[in-house]
Amino acid sequence: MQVSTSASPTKKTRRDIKFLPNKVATVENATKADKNPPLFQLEHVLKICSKVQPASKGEAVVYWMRMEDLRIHDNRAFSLASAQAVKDNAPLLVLFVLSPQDYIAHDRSARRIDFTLRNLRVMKDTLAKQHIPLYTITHSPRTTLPDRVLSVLAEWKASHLFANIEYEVDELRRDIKVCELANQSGQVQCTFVHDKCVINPGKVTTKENKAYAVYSPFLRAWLPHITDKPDPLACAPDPKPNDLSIHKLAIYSGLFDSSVPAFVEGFELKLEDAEQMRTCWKEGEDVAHAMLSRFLHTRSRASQMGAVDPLTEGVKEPQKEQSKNSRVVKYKDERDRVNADTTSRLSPYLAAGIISGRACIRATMELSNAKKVDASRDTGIGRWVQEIAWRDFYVHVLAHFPRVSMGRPYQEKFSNVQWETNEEHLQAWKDGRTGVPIVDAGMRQANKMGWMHNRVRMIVAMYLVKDLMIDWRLGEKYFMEILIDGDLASNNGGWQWSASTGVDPVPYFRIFNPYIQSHKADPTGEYIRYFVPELAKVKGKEVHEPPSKVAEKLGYPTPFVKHSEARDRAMRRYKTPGEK
Ligand SMILES: Cc1cc2nc3c(=O)[nH]c(=O)nc-3n(C[C@H](O)[C@H](O)[C@H](O)COP(=O)(O)OP(=O)(O)OC[C@H]3O[C@@H](n4cnc5c(N)ncnc54)[C@H](O)[C@@H]3O)c2cc1C
Repeated sequence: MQVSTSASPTKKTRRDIKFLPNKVATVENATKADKNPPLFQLEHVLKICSKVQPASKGEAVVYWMRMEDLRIHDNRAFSLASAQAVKDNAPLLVLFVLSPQDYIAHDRSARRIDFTLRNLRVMKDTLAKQHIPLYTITHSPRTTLPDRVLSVLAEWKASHLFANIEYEVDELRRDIKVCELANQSGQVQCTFVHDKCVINPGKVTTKENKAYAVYSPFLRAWLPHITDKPDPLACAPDPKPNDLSIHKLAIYSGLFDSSVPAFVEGFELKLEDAEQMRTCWKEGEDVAHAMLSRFLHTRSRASQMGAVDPLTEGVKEPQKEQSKNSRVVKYKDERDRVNADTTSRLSPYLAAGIISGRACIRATMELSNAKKVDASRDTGIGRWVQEIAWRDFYVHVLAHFPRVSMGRPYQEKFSNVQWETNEEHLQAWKDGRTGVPIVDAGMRQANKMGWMHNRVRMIVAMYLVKDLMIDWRLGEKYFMEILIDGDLASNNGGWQWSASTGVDPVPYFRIFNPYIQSHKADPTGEYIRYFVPELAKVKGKEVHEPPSKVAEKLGYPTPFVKHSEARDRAMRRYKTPGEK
């Protein structure tokens, strides 16, 4: 077992790691970053890199795998690295760098780190059979990470470094530094490519060559790019095995003997939690594809709604039923129903790059035997493809408006909204003890499973920000700390949407009534009863808003705020930011 128990007295938590990054940039720094986004700086440096001819013919080619591209198949940088290795007749090596300070800076959950390590282990074994070593290093401080990478490359006598681009500001700046150091050395050529999105950031722009800040026009402009040349949906060729002789080369043979660490200090999972994560979210590309197949071919089930292995039942169903009633076919009408597991649950796999967005879209085309991508509002497949486009949208937003990953609202006019600082309310929200059943069910689902249904994410986020009037950044941070699919772009996008501060957000005066939302999302109340066992025996509609006497009897809290009053307070504070 690769996990620690909670009882270990020597175990460090993330708080023991003495590193306190400044998470909220000044307006000036954020504006500066928006004016010259680091992605475009990196692309500029990469053009220079492409002209660098390494001084000597190197002896190896390195693919630097990151937390967002944990797969072997259909992986652009890995594929290009392999082609280079074949061309140079040199071994292909895989490097993975564990960077605890970056995990702190991004509030990475121990669950996501554990998931990363589990996936690395699977890949290490698979790659070893192809004589490709996967080697992990752990590095701190993060400021010297570029130097460390370059020194590893020098040790391995590598002439080429390949990687897929990560779009967070810190990561882009790190990559710029890596490229600059490589260029200075004249020993290594860097090739970093786009892989995360279906359509690469920078491609989908207005006629004036500006980025979209509203989803619908973004989608309209995104769709035609699918037919671009080269084909954005094309599957990248698998890496080719290394020659057996690699095992005879002293500097490389030892890499096969290394192992992926059991945990990263400060990010250890408690035994029970680790087991729960391994039940809900098994590792490996095969699992991701099985999850996709489950979504495309099987119907939704209340029995799969909770913290269970989603693959235990339902994958092998008769073909006929699959096409008529499968989750994807019903997605248009049922995706917001939280009581029957109606969605794909692929987000942990997409966030970690265990499956690509383009593979998902290819699969929908195969399913409907279509030559064109369906992204319409009128079909289940089309609606689902639109969600994949939302994922692209938020990455594009991050790339074009880096301020959003610097702790700033996209709409700076809301930076001065007055927040409550109420530790008790925040903690109750985190624990799922606000007294609002749908909010508590959602938070408990996330605490237990590391995942929450999208509709409930919107409800709990809106409740924290508009009803409890607590700064959205605290919610954003907590989500990152507990979710297994924590992804800066989508998480920030979701939070800024709910807080009405982002690109294309819900207007500040459209405040969800959590009780009405609850009836719509969980019409039978099964979801609430499953995740809030105190209410398991409450019959009928009362489960959505139990009368205080019932709640008291069941040991369930009563709400801190009255929704109508909280709503008025939020409207006031958003209307005149700065005032109470
Ligand atoms: C406040 C808030 C925080 C969120 N935080 C995250 C996060 O950290 N990581 C994350 O992956 N998603 C996040 N989302 C988006 C969304 O809730 C999840 O992607 C979705 O619930 C995952 O479930 P699924 O895989 O079954 O989705 P499906 O409905 O099957 O959708 C398929 C895929 O499309 C993408 N997708 C779906 N909805 C969205 C969306 N609204 N925005 C961006 N991409 C989307 C996801 O990659 C998802 O796996 C957040 C949403 C909100 C409102």
